[in-house]
Amino acid sequence: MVANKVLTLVLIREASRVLLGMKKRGFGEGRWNGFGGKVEKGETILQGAIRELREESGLQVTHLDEVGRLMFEFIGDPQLLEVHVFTGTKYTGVPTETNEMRPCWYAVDKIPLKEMWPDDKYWFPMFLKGSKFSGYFKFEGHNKILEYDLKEVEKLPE
Ligand SMILES: COc1nc(N)nc2c1ncn2[C@H]1C[C@H](O)[C@@H](COP(=O)(O)OP(=O)(O)OP(=O)(O)O)O1
Ligand SMILES: [Mg+2]
Ligand SMILES: [Mg+2]
Repeated sequence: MVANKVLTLVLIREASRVLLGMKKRGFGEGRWNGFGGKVEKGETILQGAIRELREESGLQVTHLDEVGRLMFEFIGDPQLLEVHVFTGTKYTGVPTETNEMRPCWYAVDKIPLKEMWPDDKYWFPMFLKGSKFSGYFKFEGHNKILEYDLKEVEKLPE
């Protein structure tokens, strides 16, 4: 059995807009997404989320709430991606372009779903209305979802 690859995804939220970043390199290149990446040895998942947000957007936060847990399977790859989705509203700093991401605020009614990962159109509405969610998506390649299961939850699994 292969251990899951644990990743974070951070969405900074204000009342009427969300900060997204255009991924400039690597996994998901060319798509708008939240900020995040691999959790490193010796850090908690929350610490990883805070670090990735700082490295990729220049924003500093002391607190984030975990709002989503998403499992991704890619046909042919035995390793599942376990993505912990966080949100926060309080930050310091100014969104700044980095080697990995070009940040841009999007109005909540203008989220560029067609230029995001295909799973986002299912769970982003749950995120925007403030629900917690848990889901599984099976991908063929990076553009086609073969099956999925997604639900709103009161509490995320431990
Ligand atoms: C497959 O569906 C996905 N949808 C969404 N919305 N986000 C996803 C999906 N799969 C992965 N992600 C997120 C999780 C992470 O935030 C990134 C991937 O991590 P990344 O490649 O950016 O990892 P880093 O540690 O930042 O990379 P470096 O080693 O280059 O720093 O995508
Ligand atoms: Mg990243
Ligand atoms: Mg990173």
